[in-house]
Amino acid sequence: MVVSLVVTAFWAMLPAYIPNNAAVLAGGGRPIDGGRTMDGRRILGDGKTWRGTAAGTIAGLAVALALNVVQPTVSSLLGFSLPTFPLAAGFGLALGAMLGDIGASFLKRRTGRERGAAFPGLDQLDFVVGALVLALVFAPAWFTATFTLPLLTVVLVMTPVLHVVTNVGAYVLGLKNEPW
Ligand SMILES: CC(C)=CCC/C(C)=C/CC/C(C)=C/CC/C(C)=C/COC[C@@H](COP(=O)(O)O)OC/C=C(\C)CC/C=C(\C)CC/C=C(\C)CCC=C(C)C
Ligand SMILES: Nc1ccn([C@@H]2O[C@H](COP(=O)(O)OP(=O)(O)OP(=O)(O)O)[C@@H](O)[C@H]2O)c(=O)n1
Ligand SMILES: [Mg+2]
Repeated sequence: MVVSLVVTAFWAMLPAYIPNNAAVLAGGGRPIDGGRTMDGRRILGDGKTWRGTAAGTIAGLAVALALNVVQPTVSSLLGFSLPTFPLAAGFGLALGAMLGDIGASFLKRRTGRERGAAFPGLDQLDFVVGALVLALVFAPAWFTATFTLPLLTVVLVMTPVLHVVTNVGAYVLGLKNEPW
């Protein structure tokens, strides 16, 4: 029961987990805020780029579509049914993850944090909140059928742990400048 809940939570959130990874790997170039400032500080900063956002959204959506293809096989191997992703749900999770991260940068700049500064708690959950909200807006019936209260609880507990482990791994491998 617990194992199937954890596996289902990871599976259902993969289209939201991959976008930030892809943005780190493929990002750079023109910043979304075009260098503009607000209250003397950058609106978002150089860490939020058009290329990273587009790459992240496309990667998350591609993962959702790929999971749909392997879902029957993986479900039968595991012995329980994993969710599939309608296009609107996959797109909502992927774009929402990117928008959540962008929203966090907006808040970081408004609270005087420079690019790359840590904001514990926000850093770990910004993309989750963005992904879940946009999936709810884009695919409400799918969202309520998939994200039961126990599943949402597992997602909210598990994701910060995965985020810390993934970021430390990316830092050690030289893919990120900070381990958060
Ligand atoms: C398909 C693409 C583009 C990349 C896949 C690379 C890969 C195997 C990544 C791990 C995937 C994964 C499902 C992680 C889940 C956890 C999670 C919550 C991810 C959120 O992403 C954080 C991201 C940036 O965050 P930020 O914008 O908020 O700062 O982290 C950076 C990640 C990368 C640069 C990707 C490459 C990272 C690695 C190769 C690190 C190695 C990872 C580990 C040793 C731990 C993975 C652990 C588990 C349990 C999956
Ligand atoms: N929408 C995005 C998100 C991330 N990135 C790339 O991924 C890196 C790491 O992402 P993140 O940690 O989210 O950004 P930071 O540089 O730490 O900036 P901030 O303080 O605003 O989070 C960024 O520097 C940038 O190169 C990007 O290009 N576009
Ligand atoms: Mg950062």
